[in-house]
Amino acid sequence: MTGRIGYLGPKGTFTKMAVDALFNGEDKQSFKTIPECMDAIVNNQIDIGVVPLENAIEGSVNMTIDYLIHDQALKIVGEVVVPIRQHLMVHPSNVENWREMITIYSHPHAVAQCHHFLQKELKEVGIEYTTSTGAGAEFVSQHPDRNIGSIGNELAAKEYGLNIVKEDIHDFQNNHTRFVVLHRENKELQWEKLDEEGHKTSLIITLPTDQAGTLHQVLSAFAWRKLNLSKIESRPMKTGLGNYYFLIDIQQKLDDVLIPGAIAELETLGCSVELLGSYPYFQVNGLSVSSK
Ligand SMILES: O=C(O)C(=O)C[C@]1(C(=O)O)C=C[C@@H](O)C=C1
Repeated sequence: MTGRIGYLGPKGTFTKMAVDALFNGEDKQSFKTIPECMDAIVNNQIDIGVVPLENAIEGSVNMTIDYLIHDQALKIVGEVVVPIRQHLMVHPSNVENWREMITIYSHPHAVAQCHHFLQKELKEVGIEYTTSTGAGAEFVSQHPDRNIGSIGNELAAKEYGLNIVKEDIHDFQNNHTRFVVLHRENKELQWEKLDEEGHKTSLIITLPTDQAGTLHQVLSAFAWRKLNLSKIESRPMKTGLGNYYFLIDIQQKLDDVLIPGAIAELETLGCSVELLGSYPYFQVNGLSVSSK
C-alpha cells in the first residue's frame, strides 16, 4: 500500500498523467499549486506528492526546486519521465472560428514550449497564465461564450469536453518532463505499474564562500570515484548576488562506500551537503488517455 497520493491538479494536467502512469487506484487528491501539494505532505494530509521538476524544452521548474531547498524538507523517493505533447483546444462552440481566438489560458511552461507555433499561427492572441494546463482547460470549458483556447494534453480535452483544433504544437518534438515523487522520509515504495530504468541519488551542496576552485574540487570528488553525474544546476540561495546552491544528480543508488566517501570529502572542503533522495526512475513511453 503506497498511501494517500496528491498531485498538481486539477484533473487533466500532465502531472495527473504522471501519477496515473505510476500508481493504480482512483483515490488521488489534486492540489491547485505545487507548494499546496508539498505542504500537504508535510502536514500529513497526504503521504506522497507528485510534482513537475524539469522540462526538456523549458528547463527546471524553479518553484519545485526552490520549495524543496528553502521551504519543505521533503525527500525524492521516485522519478518518472513523461513524453509531453501540447495541443491547442477550444470549447466545441468555437471549433469553426478558433483562428480568431482572443486569449489562450495555460501554464507558463506549456506556453513557452509552443512559442514558435503561437508566433506563426496566432500572433495577436493574448496569454493568461494559469496554475496548470488542466486549470486552463477547465476555465475554457466554463466560458463557452468567449472565443478562448487552452494549451494542454488530450486528457484535459477529454476531462473538460474540449475539441483539439491543432495537435502537437510544441516547438521541439523531443519534449519530455521529469516529475518527482515526494515523501516525508527517504522511503522505498512498492512500484506497481512500471519497471525501473535505474537509480539516482540527488544532493544539495552549498559551497564555502570565497574559496577559489571549490566547484572544481567538488566535481573531482565525484570524477575520480567514477560517479557519473546526470545533472548539475545552481539555484540562488536568496541571500545575495553570487550565492548559490548546487543540485547534483548522481546516476546510481546510494551505496556504502563511494557516495558517502564523496560526501565526506566535500564536507572536508567546507561544503555542506544534504541528501535529497536516492530513488528509482521510470520512463513512460506512450500515454493512454485514462482518466482514472
Ligand atoms: O500544467 C500541467 O499540466 C503540469 O503538470 C505542469 C507542467 C510544468 O510545470 O512544466 C508539467 C508539464 C508540462 O511541461 C507543462 C506544465
